[in-house]
Order: sequence, then C-alpha cells, then structure tokens
Amino acid sequence: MNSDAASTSLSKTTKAILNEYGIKLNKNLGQNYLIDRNKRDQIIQFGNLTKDDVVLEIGPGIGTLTIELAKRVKKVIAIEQDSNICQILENRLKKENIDNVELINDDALNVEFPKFDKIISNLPYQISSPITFKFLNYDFQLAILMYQKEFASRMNGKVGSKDYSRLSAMLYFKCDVDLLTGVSAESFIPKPKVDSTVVRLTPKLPELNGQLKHLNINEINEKDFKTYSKFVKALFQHRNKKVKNALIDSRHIITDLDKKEVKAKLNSIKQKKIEELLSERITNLTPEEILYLSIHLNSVLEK
Ligand SMILES: C[S@@+](CC[C@H](N)C(=O)[O-])C[C@H]1O[C@@H](n2cnc3c(N)ncnc32)[C@H](O)[C@@H]1O
Repeated sequence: MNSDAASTSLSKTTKAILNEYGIKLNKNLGQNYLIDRNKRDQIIQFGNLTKDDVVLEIGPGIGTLTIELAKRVKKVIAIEQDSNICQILENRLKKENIDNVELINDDALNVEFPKFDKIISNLPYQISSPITFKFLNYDFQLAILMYQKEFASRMNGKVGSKDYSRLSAMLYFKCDVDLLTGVSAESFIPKPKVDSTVVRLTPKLPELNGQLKHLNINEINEKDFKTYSKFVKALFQHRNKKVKNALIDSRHIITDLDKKEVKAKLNSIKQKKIEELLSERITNLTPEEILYLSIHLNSVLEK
C-alpha cells in the first residue's frame, strides 16, 4: 500500500478491532465494513449536520460512521441486528467518551423508529428494498444512504428505461433522488462482489401539491398515495405487459373482484384518456399517469 492509500484507509483499525474480538463477519447480514476514510468523510459532509440533528443510522457495525456522526450531532439512534457487533460498538463508544448514541440491538425492519431528523447509513444491502419503503412512512429532512450501485440506479430510473421500476415510481412523489458518488468494492472489508453508490433522498411531497393540475389532481393525500402504491405494486409485477393485462393479472393486489369482473369493468370504461392509458406499456406510463389511473380505477374496481 502506498503512503497516500495508507493515510486514507481505515483498514488497519477495522481489522484490529475485528481480530481483538475474534469476530467472523456474517455475509448474510451484509457485513462489509467501510475502510475508505475519504468516502466516510464525504458521507458525513453530505449530511449537512448540525448540533440540533437527531440522526438515524441503520446497521452501524463497529461504528465507522457512528462515531463521526455522534461528534457532530445532538443524538444518533443506531439500530444494529448483530449482538456481538453491538457489544464492540458499545465498548468503542465508551472508550471515546461518546454518550449521545442510543444503540438498539434489533432488526431494523421490525422496530418502530424513534423520532429523527436525518438518516445516514451504509445499509445492509439484503434489506435495501424493504428498508427504503419503510423510510417513506416517516417524516425526515434528508437521507444519505449507501446502496449497491445497480439498486441506486433503479431508485431514479427514468420512464421508458430499463431502470424504471416499482422503486423509482414509488420514490418519485416522495423524494428527489440524487446519486452522489460511487464507492468501489475495494473500499470495504471483506471486499464485496458489487460496487456501491451514495444516494441522497430529499422528501418533496408537500411541494407537489398544485403541480398536477393538468391531470385534474389538486393534491396527493395519504389515501391517494396508498392507492397509488397498490397500483404501482400490481403493475410492476408485470412490467413488460400492457397496463390492462397487468391489472387483470395482478387484480388480487387491488380488488376482491374476480378475473371476469375486472375484465368487464375495464372494458366498459368509456373515458378516452383512461382507455389510452390502459392500452399503453407500463414502462411508458409516467408516475403522474399511474397516479391518475389509480385514483380513477380504484372506485371502478370496488366490489
Ligand atoms: C454494510 S454494514 C455497514 C456497517 C457500517 N455502517 C460501516 O459503514 O462500516 C451493515 C450492518 O448492518 C447490520 N445489519 C444487517 N441486517 C440488519 C437489520 N435487519 N437491522 C439492523 N442491522 C442490520 C449488519 O450486522 C452490519 O453491521
């Protein structure tokens, strides 16, 4: 390793800590620990942290981000599933005299999050999808999150592209998604098989109100968003089909009606705009069009 690389690597410290405790890392828990000091510092900077912030961190591991976060904010709420790793982190925090970290030893998918302002995490990739959908149920100012590179690309997949997905359609109305920087596999130990991307989510729902006038929609309330979520889920299960066929095939997600009834209801629609949308390919529909369709069809498909 040249001197430049040595100065930017946290590899020695991380290895020493894991050796000291005789820890064997668990692949199934996505235990790849960040050893690139520059990337760690960049992630912290992206957080625009202040002493008033309460930060949620999912999967703190041995505390590479946690310790730097704790020095800059009011409080860090860190949720780590592995109890051995929690023990190491607790000891590290004590050694560093850090007392503003609330460490929760649990599966982040199963706990109700305490109130927080920002989320900053190098996520365990095996829960990328459910944890991202879970974040959308909470109010927050900003999230800086590391994901597998391909997953990050699907987060802001554009209409018509191969990355346009249930994930991008769901995030569209809730957040601005910015891909901030790539992180190579060499930046972790053990070295994973995939590269990573740091993503910023900035919630935007309130700003949207009034921007959908062209579709005769004045605002998206939570009820409409729930309806939209159901339709997005149903449609993207059959992303290569036409909208009408996908709705018929995924009818169990949106209605109690049987196949014949759904077909009959959809065929009886006489509104030109809806008819046009029903015969489109799913990946050509903008999120606004999916929203429009979901609000109109929800009542049509009620039993
Ligand atoms: C990619 S590592 C990140 C560790 C650390 N933040 C870093 O940057 O080096 C992910 C961490 O999440 C933990 N983890 C995995 N699944 C979890 C879950 N469902 N809930 C909470 N923590 C989880 C793992 O044990 C691991 O410590």
